[in-house]
Amino acid sequence: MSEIALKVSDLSFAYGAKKALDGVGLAVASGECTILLGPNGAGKSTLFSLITRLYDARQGRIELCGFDIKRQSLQALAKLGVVFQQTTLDPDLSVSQNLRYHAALHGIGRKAADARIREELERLQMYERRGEKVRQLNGGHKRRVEIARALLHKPKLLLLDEPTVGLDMPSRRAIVDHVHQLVKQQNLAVLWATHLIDEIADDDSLIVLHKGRVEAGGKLSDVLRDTACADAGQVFQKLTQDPPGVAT
Ligand SMILES: Nc1ncnc2c1ncn2[C@@H]1O[C@H](COP(=O)(O)OP(=O)(O)OP(=O)(O)O)[C@@H](O)[C@H]1O
Repeated sequence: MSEIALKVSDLSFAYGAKKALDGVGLAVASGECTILLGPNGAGKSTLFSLITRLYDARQGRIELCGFDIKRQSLQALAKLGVVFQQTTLDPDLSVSQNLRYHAALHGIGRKAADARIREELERLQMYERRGEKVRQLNGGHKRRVEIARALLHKPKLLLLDEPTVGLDMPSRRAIVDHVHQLVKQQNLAVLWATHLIDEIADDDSLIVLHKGRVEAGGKLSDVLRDTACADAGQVFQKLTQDPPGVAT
């Protein structure tokens, strides 16, 4: 049985009177890419903000590799790598400087950090670009650096919040392929928020979030069977009644 990297139970959250998440329960296993599919306003970013502890939920529980994020925050957050929707790299620093800064925040010494930086950048074909200022990189290359940064401290769970938004098709494909390779090679657990159905691979797991509720969850093949749908686009349409997102 695969290890559960993220377990969310009965999680609810509201912005004032506006309910954003309503009794959400889900699990993300190691060695699996779990796609969190939901239309605008479904609650994807709110869920990520709670997992990363940007906000605190009054109701519900979040565990990372068995550590409760409220009571065992340090151990839990050490297991987590995050790529936010908006870039958080410093454009005036080089690729290496950005990554070293992040490694230092995680208490990784300079020598070990440089070895990890090399390993992750080489995996993404970005090592040759390490001396360049981030502002000189295109959107796809910035995203690669952010993924490398999120992996420096060897997390067990990688959260990706719509990481391909605004990228051209080849850059999107490269990121989708790279993340799927990481899942297989590193036994990483990935939770990938998107509204683009063509980012889902056949052996991914799927969670459909709509209006703050989980409408379906499980291996894609099981969700297709349970919903009597032919593909993820149909599932999305059936469960959210909105037209599915299409690649641009
Ligand atoms: N800061 C806020 N204050 C009030 N309401 C908010 C706030 N942030 C989000 N919401 C509301 O909470 C609900 C969930 O929003 P959220 O941003 O989590 O959805 P999302 O699935 O990430 O959407 P998108 O794909 O557009 O980013 C929406 O109804 C949204 O309008």
